[in-house]
Amino acid sequence: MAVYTDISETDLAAFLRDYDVGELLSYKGIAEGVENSNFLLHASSGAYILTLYEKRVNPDDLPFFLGLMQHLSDRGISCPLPVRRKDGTTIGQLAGRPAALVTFLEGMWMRRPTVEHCREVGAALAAMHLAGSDFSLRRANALSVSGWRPLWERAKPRADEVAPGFAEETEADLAFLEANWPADLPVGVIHADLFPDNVFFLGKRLSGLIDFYFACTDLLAYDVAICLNAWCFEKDNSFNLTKGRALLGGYTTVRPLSDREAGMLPVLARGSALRFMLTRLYDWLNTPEGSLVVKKDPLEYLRRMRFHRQVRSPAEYGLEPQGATA
Ligand SMILES: Nc1ncnc2c1ncn2[C@@H]1O[C@H](COP(=O)(O)OP(=O)(O)O)[C@@H](O)[C@H]1O
Ligand SMILES: N[C@@H](CCOP(=O)(O)O)C(=O)O
Repeated sequence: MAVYTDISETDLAAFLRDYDVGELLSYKGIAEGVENSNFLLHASSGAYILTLYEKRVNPDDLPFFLGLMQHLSDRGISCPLPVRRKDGTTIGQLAGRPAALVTFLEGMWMRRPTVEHCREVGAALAAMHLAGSDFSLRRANALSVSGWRPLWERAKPRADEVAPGFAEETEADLAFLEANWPADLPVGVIHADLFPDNVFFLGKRLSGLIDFYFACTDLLAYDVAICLNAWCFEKDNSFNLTKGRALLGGYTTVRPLSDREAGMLPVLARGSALRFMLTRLYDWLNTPEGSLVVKKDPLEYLRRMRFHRQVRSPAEYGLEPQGATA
């Protein structure tokens, strides 16, 4: 689920009076998602998504997230567009939470992405990176290498409850990543959570990207590594080289990777697997029994980490020679 905060029709109608969206026709909570409360809302002017930002979102970050969606949309990236209030701002208050209205994006996410979907998402990620290059706001990535150890220290004492040897294995990966994380790769705006549930398709064609609430300023190639993890592994945890080739092919057609970025892919992919393993592990151990959130399995990402540990070259992810420069 993701409706943590309930709203009354009266409060919603009052909230909407600050917008030029017409009359409220209907609204209902959306079960998907894990971070914020989302509602699908129909007004006489069209369909919208209303988001109430919950406690993991820092209100100070909202101008970055909403400004980024506006910026990307202005540059032709299909993503939700924040709706301006009558006073020109995009952030309001509803039920005691910061809240925003964004445009509704048509399409649905792919439960079983194909090779073609992987190619499309690679190209869309690269287009987003290029479109973000002149975005003026910055946001540090709290979930990059320096943020992993504090998260790990909180989960480590109970990690072996999930699988024997989990703590020792993760400790070794974390130490390796802290010692080998690159600092010299191209930086820009990254989505940082471009999983299949955040990419919509209409038929075979990608119709848009959503959920920019982990977006930040970080290594562009790290975003590619996140997508390799999220899109190119099968249910049995095997890496699908054909999907990897398609995703990387789609990406590099739009934005070639430098030799250095390509060479660091195994480290970046291992780090990205650790990052999602850590947040999943933390949630696994701390989400109260009986809550309506679908917990995600940290072991899936432990298995990906094991895979990346033995990768020696970007060709093992399907990267074709690109004639790249350093
Ligand atoms: N702009 C949008 N257009 C259409 N559906 C959306 C839009 N934004 C969110 N949704 C729907 O809401 C769900 C949860 O949104 P998401 O941003 O992923 O939430 P969370 O940040 O809580 O994970 C999505 O899976 C999708 O069904
Ligand atoms: N993609 C993350 C969890 C964040 O979920 P989202 O619904 O906000 O995309 C994971 O799979 O661990």
